[in-house]
Amino acid sequence: MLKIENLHCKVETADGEEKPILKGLSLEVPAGEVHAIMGPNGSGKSTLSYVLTGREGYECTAGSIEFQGEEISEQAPEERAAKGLYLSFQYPVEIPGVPTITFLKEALNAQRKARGETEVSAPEFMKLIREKAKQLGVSMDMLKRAVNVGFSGGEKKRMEILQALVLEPKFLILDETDSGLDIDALKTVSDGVNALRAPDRGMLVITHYQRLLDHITPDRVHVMANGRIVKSGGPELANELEAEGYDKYLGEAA
Ligand SMILES: Nc1ncnc2c1ncn2[C@@H]1O[C@H](COP(=O)(O)OP(=O)(O)OP(=O)(O)O)[C@@H](O)[C@H]1O
Repeated sequence: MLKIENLHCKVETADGEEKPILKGLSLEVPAGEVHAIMGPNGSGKSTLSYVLTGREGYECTAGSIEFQGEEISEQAPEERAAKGLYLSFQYPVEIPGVPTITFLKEALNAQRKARGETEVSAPEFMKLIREKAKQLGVSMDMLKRAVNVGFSGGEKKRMEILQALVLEPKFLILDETDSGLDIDALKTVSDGVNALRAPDRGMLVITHYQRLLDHITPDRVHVMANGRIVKSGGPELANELEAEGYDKYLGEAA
């Protein structure tokens, strides 16, 4: 479903220099599978998620990103989103003045429109949002508040998962979804993610913490170091990393 081959990408720094970050990264996530990426600070995990969604400021100089059999590395972010690629941010943005419920409806309709589908009606949307919000324990009062404004870290993350439940993307990239979550919220978010598991959907979970992977059991775990995947294994690899750290993989990455 997602196939990345020998990807080399650089970022333009604030002082106008070009800094290579991804250095020959290869990774394949088949439909129906959940893969986790772990790795030390600064190894390029967030950069990978930005590059996948086509964020401005990142340039790939070699390699390919195939999504559902199509090369997407030259496509605009909104084109990738319309094709079903969804990124949950490490630091979600605030949108003052826009109620969350309005934002979710507009986001859903924008994607439907881009796919040539009819817009969802107000009653249909209310039915959908009630069902999904209930599933995640989000109150309707919360949905009337401006997007992420004054939300706690855990509430922001919950909203990101709610957005995914509403948009039903084909592929989800979750960047450090456990940051700022207390144990109950972690479980709720993991339940939401598990509810999104489907035979025709893939997921990439970027995380520092093994505890998130206790709730979302990944099919594969990859270690990223110095802009590349240096080790891949089954879910047991996450436990090994938790116990032993990344040291033994850093030499291989240099
Ligand atoms: N715009 C930028 N300008 C300069 N350096 C950058 C820029 N973006 C990323 N980097 C550098 O690229 C490296 C990879 O960053 P990235 O955020 O992808 O790592 P990460 O693995 O997600 O780290 P963490 O685990 O700390 O979140 C870091 O050294 C970072 O400082």
